[in-house]
Amino acid sequence: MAERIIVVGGGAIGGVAAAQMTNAGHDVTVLDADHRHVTALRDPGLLFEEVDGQVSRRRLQAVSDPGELTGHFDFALLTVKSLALRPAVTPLVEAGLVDTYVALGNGLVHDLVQSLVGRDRLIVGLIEWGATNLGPGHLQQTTDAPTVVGELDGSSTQRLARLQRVLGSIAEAKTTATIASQVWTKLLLNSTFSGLGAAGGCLYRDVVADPVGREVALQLWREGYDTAGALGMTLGEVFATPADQLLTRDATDRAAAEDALDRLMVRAGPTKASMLQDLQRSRPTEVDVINGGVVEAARKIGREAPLNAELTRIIHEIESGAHRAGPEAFRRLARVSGDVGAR
Ligand SMILES: NC(=O)C1=CN([C@@H]2O[C@H](COP(=O)(O)OP(=O)(O)OC[C@H]3O[C@@H](n4cnc5c(N)ncnc54)[C@H](OP(=O)(O)O)[C@@H]3O)[C@@H](O)[C@H]2O)C=CC1
Ligand SMILES: CC(C)(CO)C(=O)C(=O)O
Repeated sequence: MAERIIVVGGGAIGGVAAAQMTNAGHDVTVLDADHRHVTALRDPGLLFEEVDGQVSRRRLQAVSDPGELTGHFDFALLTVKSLALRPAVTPLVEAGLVDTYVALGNGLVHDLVQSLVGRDRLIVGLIEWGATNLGPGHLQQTTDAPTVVGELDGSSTQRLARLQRVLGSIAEAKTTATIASQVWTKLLLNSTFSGLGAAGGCLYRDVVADPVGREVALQLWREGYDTAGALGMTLGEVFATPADQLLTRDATDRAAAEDALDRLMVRAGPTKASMLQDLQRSRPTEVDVINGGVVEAARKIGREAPLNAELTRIIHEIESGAHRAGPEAFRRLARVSGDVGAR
């Protein structure tokens, strides 16, 4: 049976997801705050550039006001930026419109979403594929990679299986019994390379091409990895590279970590972090739930994450216009960790 789905935030990720699910025959409605985008999605339809270069137009059901929604939805896919979660989700919860909410955004947002929708109505997921928002009514899917979803308690439920079928029309859809660890694995990628890419104003590959950027990246990786470990997470693979292969504890594991970093960059190197895209559009970033998320999680268990804390400060300073993104950020981070600067 076709599922009824609402996509909350029809930008890069949500808009691409809505187009693919609509193509597969699901009953999909986009809810998006951008009126011009919504109008274009309805008519003439989304201009959609696929990974293989195909370009198509697809009319979508779309509204900009939750008051326009009618009937009941099986799933709400939450694909707004973290700062928009509360205003986007609250009216849907108040109107009792949705059975299950699926939090798909980056960063540590799950406690917030759970507090808004209730634990029983929440499934957590993460998007490994990428997409770019090219302006009202125009989206591009940039990479093809899986979507991963899981119940918070790791159970294998009927609704999870139904959701997997729905998401399978967008990209390969996997289910997992360890979604919290998977979220932390992706957070390690985002906190290290999206954080440094945003602060440095460059692609992932440019971060590691800078000797100080490379050094700081490995140190941030270790800080995030150790925080996750202290929280009981078992980290998996990032772009097919096991997270522990990038760990440097002393000189003996340095060469292996350098190799792993280079392998990771073969796939992830061309990435322009969505936090950098936000800075370039003069928008607030999600740094408080990405690097700030690592700091907060560490603090709750009595640990510190000084590099993530400094990176959070740097990105907020760039947001406020105090200075521009650039490689000086790497040197500032290196000063936080004296042994980095000394090398
Ligand atoms: N882009 C990517 O490659 C990836 C992104 N992600 C994550 O996915 C999430 C979404 O990112 P992305 O798709 O890039 O973001 P976009 O900015 O492209 O899309 C978000 C959309 O949500 C809209 N919006 C804002 N507030 C509300 C609201 N209250 N109600 C409904 N819609 C609203 C925005 O409108 P407006 O522009 O007017 O604010 C925008 O159209 C983020 O957490 C991101 O980190 C994860 C993996 C990859
Ligand atoms: C790495 C990427 C592009 C998706 O996997 C992402 O999560 C981001 O830029 O925010």
